[in-house]
Amino acid sequence: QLVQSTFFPPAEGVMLPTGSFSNRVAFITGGGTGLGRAMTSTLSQLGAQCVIASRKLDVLQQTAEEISSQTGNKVHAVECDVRDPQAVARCVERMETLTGLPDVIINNAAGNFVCPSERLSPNAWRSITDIVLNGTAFVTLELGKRLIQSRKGASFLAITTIYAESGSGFVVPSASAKAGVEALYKSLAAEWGRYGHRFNIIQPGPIRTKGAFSRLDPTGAFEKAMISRIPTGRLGKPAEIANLAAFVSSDYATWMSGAVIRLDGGEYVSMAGEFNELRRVTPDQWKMMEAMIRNTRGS
Ligand SMILES: CCCCCCCCC/C=C\C=C\C(=O)SCCNC(=O)CCNC(=O)[C@H](O)C(C)(C)COP(=O)(O)OP(=O)(O)OC[C@H]1O[C@@H](n2cnc3c(N)ncnc32)[C@H](O)[C@@H]1OP(=O)(O)O
Ligand SMILES: NC(=O)C1=CN([C@@H]2O[C@H](COP(=O)(O)OP(=O)(O)OC[C@H]3O[C@@H](n4cnc5c(N)ncnc54)[C@H](OP(=O)(O)O)[C@@H]3O)[C@@H](O)[C@H]2O)C=CC1
Repeated sequence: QLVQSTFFPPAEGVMLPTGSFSNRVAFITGGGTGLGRAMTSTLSQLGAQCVIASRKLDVLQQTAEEISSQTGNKVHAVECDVRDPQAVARCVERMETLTGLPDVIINNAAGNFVCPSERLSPNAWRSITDIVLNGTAFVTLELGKRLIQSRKGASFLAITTIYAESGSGFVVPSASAKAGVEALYKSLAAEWGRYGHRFNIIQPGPIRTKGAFSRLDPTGAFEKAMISRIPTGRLGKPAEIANLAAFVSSDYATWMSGAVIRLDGGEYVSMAGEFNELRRVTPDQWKMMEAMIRNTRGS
């Protein structure tokens, strides 16, 4: 952590009023681990009945038991590989039996690893883009069609990343697929408002989770450099994303649709500005540079 992080301590308590999601059903892909788990925990504390889905049923079941024993609200675990549209349809059928169709859908499941693009096999490309782009599309279309048929409104949220906008070397399948997810959600925000559906996007900056850090910085060698470019001087916390996700999915945000919200401690703008490296210039060096600039005559 950098010294300025003391100005920006994370508030990790649940932000919305108790009961904000009473009588609501939330469906969270990848809800067994990391940020998905944090979002499930927050929504469950706020009164939602949650359904979490991913490939590893044992992980989901453990998370579901832990959260529901803390909150007293049901959390259902449903096995689902989002790359398989038939598995997604079966998962949604199971959810309809357990809870009925959801009011809140969070597309959070993802796959990623750092790799020079010249080392990527076709299957490596397919693996990431299938989870991130096709998986989000299969979940969104399956639920969207059923919600439209039932004339039920819903809030859809996709978790992308700050480099969905800029692109990034060494995570090219993820960057391409996340950019596709953003196009999907912005497009559906325009098309499906008439069915009562809102679509929003959160772009998190770096937040320590085992899933992300073990695949994106396996040796830990890049963490210090990464934190040094974050103006608020620290990583994000899962609870910070969870509070934002809860707000975006809540009745306090019914006028929000098609929004792309970056929550990254300022990392994106810090990397983007051409002159931002001048942060390193000392007051004495500024004195000298200013004198040089002022003494310049003509062009
Ligand atoms: C600069 C410092 C950075 C520090 C941290 C920064 C944090 C900021 C983060 C920003 C964005 C984060 C975005 C994220 O999405 S993080 C979430 C990450 N979580 C996960 O990835 C969880 C799920 N992942 C997985 O299950 C696997 O990793 C998976 C490979 C994506 C899928 O598993 P599976 O279906 O079992 O796939 P296979 O193992 O069969 O592999 C398919 C295919 O891919 C090739 N492959 C796998 N790993 C690598 C690798 N490391 N490098 C190159 N290729 C790889 C594998 O060989 C297969 O291809 P082939 O059949 O041709 O051999
Ligand atoms: N942590 C960070 O710094 C950042 C994370 N993000 C995004 O946040 C989200 C959560 O990431 P994070 O919590 O860090 O990482 P995790 O690895 O913990 O989360 C990824 C989840 O996706 C699930 N998943 C992977 N493949 C599939 C599949 N084929 N079908 C269903 N579920 C699948 C995994 O469960 P299982 O293995 O059981 O299938 C896992 O629970 C992702 O969208 C990621 O891109 C974005 C920017 C920064």
